[in-house]
Amino acid sequence: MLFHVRMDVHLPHDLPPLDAADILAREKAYSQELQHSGKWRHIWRLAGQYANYSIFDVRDNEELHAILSGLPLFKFMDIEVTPLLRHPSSIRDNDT
Ligand SMILES: O=C(O)CC1=CCC(=O)O1
Repeated sequence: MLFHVRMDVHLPHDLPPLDAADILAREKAYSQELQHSGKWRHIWRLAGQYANYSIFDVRDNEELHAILSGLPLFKFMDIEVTPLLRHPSSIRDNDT
């Protein structure tokens, strides 16, 4: 199943810089491992915002929830999830 996910990051201003660096490094490693696995298909930065649009390709809602709640930045994020399905007019075969 494909999901469009918007993540808005709100790091607390009083987070010590070393803690912030550690959590961001863990977030990057977690995300890149999932990208290599094919479950996190795309990630884009939203210009001018500390936010991203991502596409996940996972088995079901439960797997998506497990992945998102495992994000090191999870407690500092607002996350919006939209399930996707193939559009009947799509000319692409790999939209599922
Ligand atoms: O910077 C972000 O948008 C938050 C994030 C998610 C995965 C990652 O590496 O950073």
